[in-house]
Amino acid sequence: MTRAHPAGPRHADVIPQHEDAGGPPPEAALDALPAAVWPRNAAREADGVVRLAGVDVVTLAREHGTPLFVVDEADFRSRCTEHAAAYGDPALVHYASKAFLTTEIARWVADEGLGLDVCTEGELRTALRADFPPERITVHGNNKSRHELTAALDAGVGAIVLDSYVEIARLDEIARDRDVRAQVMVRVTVGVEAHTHEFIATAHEDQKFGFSLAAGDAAEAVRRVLKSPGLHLVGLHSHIGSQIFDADGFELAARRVIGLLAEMRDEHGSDNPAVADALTTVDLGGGMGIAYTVADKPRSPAWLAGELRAIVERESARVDLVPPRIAVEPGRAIAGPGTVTLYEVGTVKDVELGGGARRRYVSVDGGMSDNIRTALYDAHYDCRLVSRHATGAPPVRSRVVGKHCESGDVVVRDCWLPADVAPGDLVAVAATGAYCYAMSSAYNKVPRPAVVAVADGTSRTLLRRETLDDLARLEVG
Ligand SMILES: Cc1ncc(COP(=O)(O)O)c(C=O)c1O
Ligand SMILES: N[C@@H](CCCC[NH3+])C(=O)O
Repeated sequence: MTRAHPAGPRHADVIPQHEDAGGPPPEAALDALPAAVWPRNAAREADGVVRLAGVDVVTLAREHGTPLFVVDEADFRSRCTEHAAAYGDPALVHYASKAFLTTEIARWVADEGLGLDVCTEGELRTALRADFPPERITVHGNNKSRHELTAALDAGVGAIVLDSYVEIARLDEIARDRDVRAQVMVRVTVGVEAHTHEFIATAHEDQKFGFSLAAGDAAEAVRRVLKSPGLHLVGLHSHIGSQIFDADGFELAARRVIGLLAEMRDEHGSDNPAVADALTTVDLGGGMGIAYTVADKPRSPAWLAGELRAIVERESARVDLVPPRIAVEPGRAIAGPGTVTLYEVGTVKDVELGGGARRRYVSVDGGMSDNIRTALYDAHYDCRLVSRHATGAPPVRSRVVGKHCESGDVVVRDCWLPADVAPGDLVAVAATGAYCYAMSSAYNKVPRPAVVAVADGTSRTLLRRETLDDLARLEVG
């Protein structure tokens, strides 16, 4: 996490360098909250206690308990408006609700005028419970059931993104039965190797999503859609993966999708009304990276939008097309940076590694049940002591671990914490708004944390803490 300050102090407990290690930071740096990583309204006050949108973490922990997800509402909303401004129209930005969704979050997204991407009935129902305008909802998924497709049609969603030949036939039949025409997009696998973890790359050939462009499946899917009376094609879709920093992958995807649009026009005729609507919009999906640590250098939404516009215009000119509008589906880039997870330290243990080396394990009251990303993707995070100043104790490289019966239950593999971190201290892990609560579990029957929103000096609960009774309620007999 915090990159090294080579001249920093040393301490007997500081383990020797390993893997991506740098030396310890200066003691003063332990108190810092790097702006690129922490919520926009996070600040450490003179008393050493961190405030999130004006609410101090000690009060948050007392009132709501720990572990606790704390969402900076203004941060979340500001990222919605930045994306909307970058793409010129909020309706072209569909928040990917899989990153994190509650009814209240859906209301924020609706207020900001954005669209919403859902990929299950559960996400759809949450959006509808928030009265999210259905025409601004796009439905994804590689295995949508008849029930889910029917629910989406009945809700009047804006578009359903088709992912297989089976689904084309399935949706056509359902739509014709109901005497409606479903607005659809075709998800194109553009064959791009996104520079990200292999589990979250989605546009290379050998994976489950979409229709392959190279194999001709995408063009065939378009043919089948155009022949289906229950379907109306409104665009092509590509999503190359997640946590991506450079524009290269998006550019290649845009180029290939525009190429397919031109082929569609040539094969089916641009004056063909069945094709015309599909030529107006390309959806380039989500995947915009965020800073989990100061080593990550994400670009702004405005920068990426500018790059994408330039490439879409250039490629469209090359094939003599009117440049389509660009829609995007950021999840992490909207929800991720504004949330922290607050934990209470339970135990501190130094482990001999041999050769004089030791590793400090700081155990907190959550773990892989509220953040599986470290175990799953080897994700890195920034963790800080937040309930007090680091009072001159030297930095110790620490591993923050959870309370689960699993040695891979690591929340933060390496971070610098003051040597005197002790049971009862509060630590917080930044940038946990996306894919942490959303992928949480009740492993070891550890109830899921509460989620609170903070704004203007007050907090309110978005999701209450799960209880042991909640966990028991599925038991039969
Ligand atoms: C189709 C689709 N759109 C959007 C997203 C959101 O991705 P991210 O949260 O990386 O922006 C995903 C997830 O990777 C996705 O599968
Ligand atoms: N869950 C992944 C991202 C996958 C996004 C869904 N297509 C993560 O935490 O990074």
